[in-house]
Amino acid sequence: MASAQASLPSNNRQETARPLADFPENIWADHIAPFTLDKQEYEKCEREIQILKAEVASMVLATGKTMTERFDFIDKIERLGVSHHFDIEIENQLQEFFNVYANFGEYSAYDLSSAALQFRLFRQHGFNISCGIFDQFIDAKGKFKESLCNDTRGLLSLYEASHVRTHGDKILEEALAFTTTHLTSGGPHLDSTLAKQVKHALEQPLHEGIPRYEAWRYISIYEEDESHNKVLLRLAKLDYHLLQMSYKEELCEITRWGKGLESVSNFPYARDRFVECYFWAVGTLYEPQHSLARMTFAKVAALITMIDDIYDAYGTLDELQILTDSAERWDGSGVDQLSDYIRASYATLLKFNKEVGEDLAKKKRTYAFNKYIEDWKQYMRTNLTQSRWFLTKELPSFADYISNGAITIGAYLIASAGFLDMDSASEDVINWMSTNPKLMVAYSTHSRLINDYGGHKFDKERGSSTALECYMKDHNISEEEAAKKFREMIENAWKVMNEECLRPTPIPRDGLKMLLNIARVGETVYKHRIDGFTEPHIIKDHIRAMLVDFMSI
Ligand SMILES: CC(C)=CCC/C(C)=C/COP(=O)(O)OP(=O)(O)O
Repeated sequence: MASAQASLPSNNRQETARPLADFPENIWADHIAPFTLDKQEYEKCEREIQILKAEVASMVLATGKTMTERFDFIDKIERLGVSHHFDIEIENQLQEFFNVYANFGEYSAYDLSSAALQFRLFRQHGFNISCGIFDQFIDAKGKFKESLCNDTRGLLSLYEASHVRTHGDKILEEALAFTTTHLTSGGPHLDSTLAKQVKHALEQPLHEGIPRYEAWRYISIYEEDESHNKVLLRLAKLDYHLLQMSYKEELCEITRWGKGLESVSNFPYARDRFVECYFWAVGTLYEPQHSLARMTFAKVAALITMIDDIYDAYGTLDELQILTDSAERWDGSGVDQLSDYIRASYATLLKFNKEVGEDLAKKKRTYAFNKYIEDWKQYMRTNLTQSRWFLTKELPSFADYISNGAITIGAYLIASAGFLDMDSASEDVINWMSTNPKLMVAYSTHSRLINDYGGHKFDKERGSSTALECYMKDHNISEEEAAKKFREMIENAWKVMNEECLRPTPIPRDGLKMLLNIARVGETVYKHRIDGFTEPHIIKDHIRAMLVDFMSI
């Protein structure tokens, strides 16, 4: 971006001082090889998957297994990333098991590892099992029994379960602290596979990780386990490989589309992050049936980036006002005085959305499109407020910043975009979103907090006010203390999200999963206190594993 000033369009050269940012380059430019899907190979792979799938389905349903064995098998299926093939079987089994719990409430037969696994799986599927399942592991003082310290598998399972906690699950706060302490100190004495699992879990709890990436990791862990089920492992590897073929094809389509956008190909002001946007889309909607929704998600994320960078790193206040006013009318009028770049970007946005609108009208989903356009307007309106703070060097209160910032982060907008092409996103789902329910508030607040947790350094270096600074000023505390507080607020948002996903829920699980997955990608991108979207080497390995390097089969 060093040459940005020199390449300003003629009507802006010299006379306009712009808040340009020195964004790092696209790191994937020369590394995404053209990919043409080999239909024969794809179909061969698909045929074998069909056979393996039938075998695994019969294993899921096989009689004569204990409850513990059944939960264990469901967990393997989910961790290996093939649960989308067995949604109905898993739902039926969990429902059946939950009825047993609800009627008999008998937990005492399980060890810690099984009890915690059952708790986590139930909660992740929305069944509100009580924390009473852990009573048998608590001593008279209300603490986890010290005798559990040597049960590493149990501790690991309890640690993973503690991440599905809600605000009411006090014992799981205790569980998180207890397991973190003992897993951290016990690590060096473990056998290598278990040690690897513990180390990874401490860095990335399963519930908050990106499902596709976690599946990639778990496939190699499972392969190392001598007792692995060969059919299940083969299915997991083949399925991962097959989905990668589709992703590679889609990624080529996204980069081709990006190169064709006039605003992008002619003006280098915004971050070139088409690969990262597609990665976010796969992290959110990996399943084959969501291909269309995934592509729309990726394209809208790229457009959000383009518009975000106009507000944050290009426009003057006068220009942004004109742009925002025009967006309120959504007709492209009144923008003649804007720079070539803003006009070209805005035209790109309008053209893209016009096509989306026409397509959705044919599908009789205009209700979803209307909400999406309203979210674009709100997105641009709130970005103007944020830019005004930045350009006038005003530091708002944290409360003002966060209520505006939960919208400027694009969480509402990207959720609306994800729902455009998702069949289960009925009019009721869109209406539910419009009431700004607790789940949407927690999800968007999470997005803003984690983004600022990661982006603080980059933003501060370019003189932008940051959420951490707002918080530090309000509470008169240090950056480290504020960062700690942010992490706490992020965990609180997770607890609300977990609670709001418990049955009965107002929208189908597909939609809930999408929102949680967006949050999961956000964790990976920002949790190292670096903005991994702006500085994408942070998420390079994730992108390689999911999109670039084929799973060997
Ligand atoms: C999934 C989504 C919404 C992807 C869009 C791209 C993205 C991460 C924008 C945030 O940029 P930023 O960190 O510059 O945001 P802000 O300027 O609002 O802090």
